[in-house]
Amino acid sequence: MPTADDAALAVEDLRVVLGGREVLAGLTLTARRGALTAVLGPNGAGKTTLVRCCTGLVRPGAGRVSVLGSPAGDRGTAARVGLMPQSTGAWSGIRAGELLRYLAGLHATPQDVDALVAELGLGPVLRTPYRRLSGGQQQAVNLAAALVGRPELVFLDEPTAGMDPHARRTTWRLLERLRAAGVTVVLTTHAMEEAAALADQVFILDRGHVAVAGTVPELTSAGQSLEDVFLAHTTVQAG
Ligand SMILES: Nc1ncnc2c1ncn2[C@@H]1O[C@H](COP(=O)(O)OP(=O)(O)OP(=O)(O)O)[C@@H](O)[C@H]1O
Repeated sequence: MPTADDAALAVEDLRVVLGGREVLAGLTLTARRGALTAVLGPNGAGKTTLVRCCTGLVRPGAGRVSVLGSPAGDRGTAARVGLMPQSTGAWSGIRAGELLRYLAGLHATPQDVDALVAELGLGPVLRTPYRRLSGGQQQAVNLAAALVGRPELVFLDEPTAGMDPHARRTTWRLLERLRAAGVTVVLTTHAMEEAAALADQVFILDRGHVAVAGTVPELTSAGQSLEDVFLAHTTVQAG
């Protein structure tokens, strides 16, 4: 496990109750600076709730979250942190290009929007209102929106869900570029091959806590696939 010094994210004994149910049940994990950390887990295991706690959108009942050395949601740190939510209906009528230029304008040293648009293949849909984009195109815009402010740490909640294999590979290359640039990436995914291909460290959640963690070679050292490890350590969540 990383030490406090090289952790961009440190989550300790996090507990969250929503709707009378314990959704996070003593979750502890760390994400090393400059590394790509994958958070896996069955539907309802608490991945999105974890991301929402880390970005200050959900206040935990107990536990501690340190993001770039500050408490989650700290306003002084917010501009250094990016978030790609699982879905957003918030943009609705705004055109993709307008949205990205608007978001870029909120940051002191944004990424070049044209370069980001070209990298993600968004050129042809820049004038399309967000709600008219396909699911995969919306994902790509959400990803660009999370990155345009040059975050040091970015949370990506199922970034490739709904993307076709071309778009997914494009996203993987982008994530590799981010890591090469020293950006800390925390991503949730249901795609085992994605975690296996990209992750420096994997945390598999079950019922609101970490069931097992390690590097992919560590987790699969007995010759099983990452999916086998996932199935062995997790349970079907009751609805
Ligand atoms: N506001 C809320 N009120 C009540 N229950 C909630 C609320 N938000 C989330 N939950 C519940 O918390 C649990 C964890 O949800 P969460 O979205 O964190 O899971 P997840 O691991 O991201 O799942 P998925 O893989 O399906 O996206 C689920 O059972 C969900 O129904």
